[in-house]
Amino acid sequence: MSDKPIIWTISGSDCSAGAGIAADLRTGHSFGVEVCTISTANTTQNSKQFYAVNATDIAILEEQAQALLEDKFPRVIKIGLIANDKQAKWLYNLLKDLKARHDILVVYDPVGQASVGGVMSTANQAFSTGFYPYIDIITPNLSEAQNITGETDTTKQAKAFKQLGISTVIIKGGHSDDDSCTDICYHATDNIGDNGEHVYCLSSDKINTRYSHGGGCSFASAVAACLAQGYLVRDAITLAKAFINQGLHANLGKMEHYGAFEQTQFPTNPAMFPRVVDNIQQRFSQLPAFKPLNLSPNQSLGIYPVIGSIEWLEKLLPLNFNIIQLRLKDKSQATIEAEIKRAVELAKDYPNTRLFINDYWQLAITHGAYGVHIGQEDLLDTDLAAINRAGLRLGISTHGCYEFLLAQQLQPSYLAVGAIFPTKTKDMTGQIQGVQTLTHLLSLKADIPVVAIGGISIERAPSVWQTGVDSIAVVTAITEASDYVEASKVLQGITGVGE
Ligand SMILES: Cc1ncc(COP(=O)(O)OP(=O)(O)O)c(N)n1
Ligand SMILES: Cc1nc(C(=O)O)sc1CCOP(=O)(O)O
Repeated sequence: MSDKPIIWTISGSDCSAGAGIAADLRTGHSFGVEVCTISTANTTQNSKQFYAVNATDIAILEEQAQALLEDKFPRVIKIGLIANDKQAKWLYNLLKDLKARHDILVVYDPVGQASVGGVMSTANQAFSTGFYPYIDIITPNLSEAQNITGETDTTKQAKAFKQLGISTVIIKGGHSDDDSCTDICYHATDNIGDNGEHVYCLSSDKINTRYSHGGGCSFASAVAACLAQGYLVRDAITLAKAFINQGLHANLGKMEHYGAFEQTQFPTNPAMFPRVVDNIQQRFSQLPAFKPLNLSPNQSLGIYPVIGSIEWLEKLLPLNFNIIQLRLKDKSQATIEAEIKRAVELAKDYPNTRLFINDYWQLAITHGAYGVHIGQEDLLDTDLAAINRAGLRLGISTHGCYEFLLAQQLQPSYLAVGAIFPTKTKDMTGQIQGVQTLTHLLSLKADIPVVAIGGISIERAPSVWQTGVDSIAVVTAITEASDYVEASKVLQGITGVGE
């Protein structure tokens, strides 16, 4: 049996194979998941016209579901066409039962009308909403959101969906007349990975092509596949958007014919990824780039010790590191200020070691540190303009492609990616990237050094360094080593920097 994650698609079959189950299968395979199908209808359509929906009997839907439950249990269910009220009721019962007993995510792409015209579902909207409380993510376009909620304003539409119990609402802007295509994302709760309310837009230039039949189904199944692969919701949505851009771009300029959306491979081309617009990006979008790390050509940062006291700083400064971070936790304000001041003084004797201060950006400015390191959750409370004006370098933590793209737009001096492995230094539950995602993020990087952090031991460091990352940040690999000097030398030997 395959060890790939399984998703189900409960959707209609399109005989022209552009949309519905055919699109879901191709998309799922592009993202490395197994896709099982429960076919709600045999639809008759082509690129010019929609002819007929032949809805599947409830008994057959139930047979398919029971067969799959026996040995193809899903991590995520993607729902598309629900052809009538009977099917909506059957779906309500299925989801109610499954969600009561299992941790399954449900993504729903409402399908009411065919793009070529023609009603696909006779399900009464008020009745269909019965199964909405079991949906985690809904992906309507603007007009679908309007038809379902009766609201024209996207914030009100999102609120209406949230009131029905859906935690994440993505209103797709692909059908708008603008030059850009902006999807608005509302994360309403923290039950699927993100913390609290988070509203953001993913925006891309419009791609000129009519090969988009099945694009909506493909977006939702890409989100489902990414969730099944363990990505956070915001990363799943970002990857799905890049996948759609990539597929549209494959048929750029083809305007004569309404063609099938082309499912290509897992997206790695940075040009296909959207711009992230949220309140952090809006607040700081006008800032000039932060100063670079003044490395000479071909010089790498190498090992980056992150340490929690002046004592550790005194021990490590003589060991020839290009960069060190003072990360003070659980200390009084007076101690913190005294230690930052002292750290900056000590570092003056080691001009090749760049001293970064974690979190305390005002004190870093006041005492003239080389740079500051800021976590994503602290970005909104940090005056990045003040850091920029003061000429301090800036490092930003990122966890996944959404945060990576967002932070990269701020043009910091370096980006950190974590946690690469589970770590006992900090709770990073749900945010473990692995070497594969690190490699993927490196393919999206602009000309900004990338630091890997989290659970990197001497044994794991070679596989991380082989990704081509510019630096490896470590806490316990040095501070808990039986011989920190020896551990530092071994780590430096792995990177070939500072030996
Ligand atoms: C190089 C590097 N990367 C990530 C972090 C984590 O910073 P942050 O998100 O601010 O979390 P805390 O360090 O405050 O726990 C870091 N310090 N250094
Ligand atoms: C401080 C920190 N930040 C992380 C992030 O992913 O942002 S992981 C991490 C802990 C790093 O410690 P160790 O090397 O002992 O695993």
